[in-house]
Amino acid sequence: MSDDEFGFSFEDEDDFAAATTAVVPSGKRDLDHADSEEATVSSKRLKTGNDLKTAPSPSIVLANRILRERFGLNGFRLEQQGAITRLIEGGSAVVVFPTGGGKSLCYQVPAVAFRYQDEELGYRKPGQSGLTLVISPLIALMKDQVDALLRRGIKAAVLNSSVTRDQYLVTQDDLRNGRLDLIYCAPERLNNEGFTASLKDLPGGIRLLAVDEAHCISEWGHSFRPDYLKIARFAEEAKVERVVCLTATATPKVADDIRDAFSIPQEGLFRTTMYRPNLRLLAEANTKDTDYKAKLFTHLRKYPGPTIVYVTLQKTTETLAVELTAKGFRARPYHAGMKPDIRGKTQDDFLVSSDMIVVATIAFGMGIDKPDIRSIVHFDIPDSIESYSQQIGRAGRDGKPSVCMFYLATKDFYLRNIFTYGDRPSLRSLRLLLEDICSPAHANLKAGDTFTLSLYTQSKETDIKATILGILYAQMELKFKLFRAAGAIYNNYKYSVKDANALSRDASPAASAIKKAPGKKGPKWTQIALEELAKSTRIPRADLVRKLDEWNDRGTIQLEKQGVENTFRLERPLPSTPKEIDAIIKQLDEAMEATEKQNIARTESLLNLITSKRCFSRAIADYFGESSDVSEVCGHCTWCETGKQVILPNEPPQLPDPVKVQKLLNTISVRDDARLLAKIAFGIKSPRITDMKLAQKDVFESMNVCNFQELLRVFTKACGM
Ligand SMILES: Nc1ncnc2c1ncn2[C@@H]1O[C@H](COP(=O)(O)OP(=O)(O)OP(=O)(O)O)[C@@H](O)[C@H]1O
Repeated sequence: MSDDEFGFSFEDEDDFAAATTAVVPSGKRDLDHADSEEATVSSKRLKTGNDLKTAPSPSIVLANRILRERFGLNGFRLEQQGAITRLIEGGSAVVVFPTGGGKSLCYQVPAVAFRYQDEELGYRKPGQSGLTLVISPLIALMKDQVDALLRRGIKAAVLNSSVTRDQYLVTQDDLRNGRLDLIYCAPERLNNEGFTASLKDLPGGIRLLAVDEAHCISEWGHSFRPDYLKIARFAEEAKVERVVCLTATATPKVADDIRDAFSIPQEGLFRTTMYRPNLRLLAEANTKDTDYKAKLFTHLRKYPGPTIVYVTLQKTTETLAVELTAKGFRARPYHAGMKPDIRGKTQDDFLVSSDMIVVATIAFGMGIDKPDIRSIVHFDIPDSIESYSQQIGRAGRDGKPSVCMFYLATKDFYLRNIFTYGDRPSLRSLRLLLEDICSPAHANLKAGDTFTLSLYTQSKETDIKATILGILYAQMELKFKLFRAAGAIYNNYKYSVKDANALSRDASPAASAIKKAPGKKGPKWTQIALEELAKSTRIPRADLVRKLDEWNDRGTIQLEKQGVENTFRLERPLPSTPKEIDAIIKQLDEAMEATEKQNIARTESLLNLITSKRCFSRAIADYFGESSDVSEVCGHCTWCETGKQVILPNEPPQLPDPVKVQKLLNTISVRDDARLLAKIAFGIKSPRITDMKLAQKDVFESMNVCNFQELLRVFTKACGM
C-alpha cells in the first residue's frame, strides 16, 4: 500500500451536522477562572478575549489553559482563538492564515480539549473520547508534528506507508482502545477500504477532522487534488462531529468551495491577511534579447542574505546554481527529482545559513519556517497569484525589510503552456481509457464486485499522464458514481541486501518466509513474487510487505516496488453501450477543457496583476478578498515606487511554418491523434511520446514559439480529422 503512488480520488460532500455537543457543562469543573462558569456559550463567531465586554466563555478559558499548560504559549495569535473556541463548542471552521500563521494549533488545542472535557467534566466515559484525524499531504511534516506533540505528552501517531510493522501494530491497538488524541494520515489513505472502515468504528468516533492544505479541495484552487474531494464523502460516512479546513491561500471562491463541501456556514470562516508591510514587491520585464542572468547576478549582489530563486524546470535549478556558484555565490539547486538525502542537506544548510541561495522549483518552501529569508526571486513566472503570494510570503518572517523580485518574459508563457496543454488528454486517449475500463472482461460485474487495473500500464497505453489519470478516475468515482477506489498494491518487489547480519538475525515468521522464498536471484537484486509467497506460506501479504518496508527503513535492505495494481469496487454495473460511453467521454473532455482554460486564465491573472497600473499589494489583497486590510497603496512595490507600469514586451507567437509542419509529418507517422503531433511540435512530453522515443527526434520542440491552439488546428487538418 502506498500513500504516494497514484493519487486519485474524489468529490462529494455533505452536511454532517455540526456536533450538538455543548462543550462545557456549567458548574461541573474547576477551571482557573471561576467567573467563566456562568458565561454563555455562544454559537456565533467569538471575538478575541480583548474584544469581549463580558467574561470569557468556558471554551475560551479552556483553550487558553491548554495553550499555556500543554503548549507553553502565552496567548493566541490572529484569529486562532475564535476558530479554536468555535471548534471546541461543536462548530466547524475554515481557517485561512498565511504560512507560519499558526494553523496547527487550531486543531491541536481542540484535540486536547476534548479529553480534558471528558476526564475532568465526566463528559464521556474513559476510552470513548474519540480522536482528531488530521489529513495532510505533507508526510515528512506529519512526523515532525507528531514528535513535537509526543514531547508535550499529547498522544499522537502517524499512519502512512513509512511506519514499521511494530509501530503500525501499536498504533492500531491504540486506535482500537481509544488511547490516541490525534492521528495523521495522507489523503490517499482514504482510498484504502480497510483503513476507512477502521476509522468508522473507532470508540468515541472522530471528534474533529482537520484538513490541511484544504484549498486542494477546490477545482478553482491552484493545486486541486482529486483525493481531497473524497474527504468530504468520508466525513459524512464516518459521521465526523466537526471539521476544520486549513489553508494559507484561498480566494473567496475557493473558500466558498471549501465551506460548501463541508457545509460550513459563513461565520465559520476565519481569515487573516497575507499582507506583509516589510516586503518590497518589485517586478521587471525582460525582452528576449535581455541578458537576464546578468540582471539576476546584479540583483543578488545588491540584496545579499538567504535567498530563494524560483524557476519552473528542474534542470534550470541545476544549471543556474552552477552559474551562480561560478560567479562566487553560495548557491545550491533543489527540486523534487533530487535524492531525499541531498534535498534534506540543502534544506538543513539553508535553515542555518546567512548567505545561501537556493535555486528551486515549487518543491522548496513547504514547511520552511526560516525567519530571515531576505529575498525571493521569481526567475520564471509562477502559475498563479496564489503560488506567487505563497512564495513571497516566505521572505522576511522576522518582520525585517526583504525584497521580492519578479522577472517577467514572454518565454515564461511558452514554458507554462507546456504544463497546461500537456495535461489535457486527447479524445483518443479518453476513448482508450473508457474502453479499457468498460472492457468485455468487466461486462458481467455487478455492484459490489471488484476489478483490478494497473494505472501505470493504463497511463502508457492511453497516453494520459498519471496525475491526470487520477483526476479522471476521481471524476468517474464521484461524478458518475461508477465505482470506488478500494486500495492499491504493488505486485513486484525486489531487494538488495545491505546488512546481511541484521537480516540473518531476524527470525520472525515473515522474515524466514522472505529469506526462503523461491525467486530470481541476481548478483544484486532478489525478486519476490509476493502473492505466491503469501499463498504458499499462509502469512498475510500485508505482513510480508511490512517486513520488507521495515528492513528498508532500517537500512537492512534496499527495496524496490514496481507494478502497482489498483482495485475498484463497483457501485453499479459499468456502462456498456456506445451511447453511455460516449456521454462519459464527452463530459470528461468538457471538464478537462474547462481546467485547461482555467489554468491559462490563472497565469494571465498574475500577468495582469504585475502589468497593470496599480499597487501590487492592493491588487493581491483584492484578489484574496482582503481589501480592507491594505490601505489604498502600499508604497513599497514597483508601481508605488516608480509610478511606471511594467510592460511585457510585444513578442507575439509565430505562425506555424509550413516547411516545419511538413517535416514533422514526414518524420512522425502517427495520424490518429492531432493533439499528439501538436505536443511534439511544441515540445510537450507524454507517455506515448516517451514510449515511442519521439522526444529524441529533431522535430520535437521545433515550433515552440507558436500558439499551441494554432498548431492543434494545423495538425487536426493534416490528420484529416
Ligand atoms: N499563539 C502562538 N503564540 C506563539 N507562537 C505560536 C502561536 N501559534 C503558533 N505559533 C508558532 O508559530 C509557528 C508556525 O506555526 P504553524 O506551523 O502552526 O503554522 P502554519 O500556519 O501551520 O504554517 P504552514 O502554512 O507553514 O503550515 C510554530 O513554531 C508555532 O509554534
